[in-house]
Amino acid sequence: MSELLGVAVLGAGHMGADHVRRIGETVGGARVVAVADPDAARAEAAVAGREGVSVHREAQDALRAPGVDAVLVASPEAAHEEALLAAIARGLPVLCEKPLTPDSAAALRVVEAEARLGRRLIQVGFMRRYDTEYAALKTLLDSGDLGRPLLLHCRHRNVSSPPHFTSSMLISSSVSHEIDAARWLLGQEITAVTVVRPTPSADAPRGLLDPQLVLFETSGGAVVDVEVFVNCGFGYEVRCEAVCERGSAQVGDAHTMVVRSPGRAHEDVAQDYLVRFADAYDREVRAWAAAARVGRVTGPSAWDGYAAAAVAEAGVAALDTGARVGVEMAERPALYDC
Ligand SMILES: NC(=O)c1ccc[n+]([C@@H]2O[C@H](COP(=O)([O-])OP(=O)(O)OC[C@H]3O[C@@H](n4cnc5c(N)ncnc54)[C@H](O)[C@@H]3O)[C@@H](O)[C@H]2O)c1
Ligand SMILES: O[C@H]1[C@H](O)[C@@H](O)[C@H](O)[C@@H](O)[C@H]1O
Repeated sequence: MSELLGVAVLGAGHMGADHVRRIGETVGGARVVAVADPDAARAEAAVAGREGVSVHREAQDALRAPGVDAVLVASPEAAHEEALLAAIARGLPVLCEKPLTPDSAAALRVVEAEARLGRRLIQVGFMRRYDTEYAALKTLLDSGDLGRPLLLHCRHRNVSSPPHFTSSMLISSSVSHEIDAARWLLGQEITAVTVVRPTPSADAPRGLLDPQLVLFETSGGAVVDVEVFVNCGFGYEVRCEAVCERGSAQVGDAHTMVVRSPGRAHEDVAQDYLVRFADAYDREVRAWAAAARVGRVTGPSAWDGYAAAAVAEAGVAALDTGARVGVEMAERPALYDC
């Protein structure tokens, strides 16, 4: 490895292009050396003005490019498994955007490949763990000062959903963040899921069940409710309130400047994740690159990605049937013991 970690970025869409910029401008110790996207114009646009980056249509070609020490997967979730297995075969550390894979069977194949290798290479892009507000909540809950967490009330609102979004993706893509955050904040597994479906918003694309209310039960007896509303029209809002035995704590407001003028008070509301979680993505990629340089993985693991996929799958079954669905998970390989 040269002085800088050479990163291949797979996928140069919203997230990939932003990560290329981030690695070039705000993450020390790393540089982008290759970008792959079947849409060559997107890849070229993402690397415009950056020296020494090779551009490829095929992800596999980018992985083989000179100077590649690590991989950042930002392609659509259906392409993740192939990229992850190829990276594992080459022994390359990976930061993979969430969700790890679209379904739990694929996620398990990735976990098993990593377990066979015998060392962890994969970090999943659950960036909430790097958000200062979420990190503070984790520290508070771990301290025990408020007693045992009883409930998490979560809200996850997007201004609008991408054209390819389906009703099940509200759970498998959007709520995957709350699944990981709840497991991490509580240190418990999610054991059952129920989904309540209000009459869809007239402003949601035809046929999309939006919003949804997703309820999780956990191994420690806590209950987590998630309002997910991906066509709310007014802002990108992500909140979490923990209600404990001796107090409560709420995060996620990420307040900007609050302006008071005669008769009113107002503040700007972030319109998308790239604004709301900008600092969290920076910290996430910086921490991943620093760990990758010394052969470590410190963030959410492939097992966390698998667990999120298993819970999401139960959630989609609950959405389809209206029933309470138990979460089934494979046995965790020893590689993922803390
Ligand atoms: N962490 C977050 O908050 C967050 C936010 C948005 C998206 N995401 C995740 O990031 C990933 C990408 O989402 P996006 O919004 O950037 O999508 P996007 O559609 O904007 O971009 C995806 C890009 O990947 C390219 N692509 C398709 N197949 C490919 C392949 N096999 N190899 C390489 N590139 C390929 C597409 O041409 C496109 O340019 C998804 O997994 C998504 O869930 C995460
Ligand atoms: O892929 C995106 C991303 O994960 C965002 O963080 C989330 O708010 C969206 O709902 C989802 O579609």
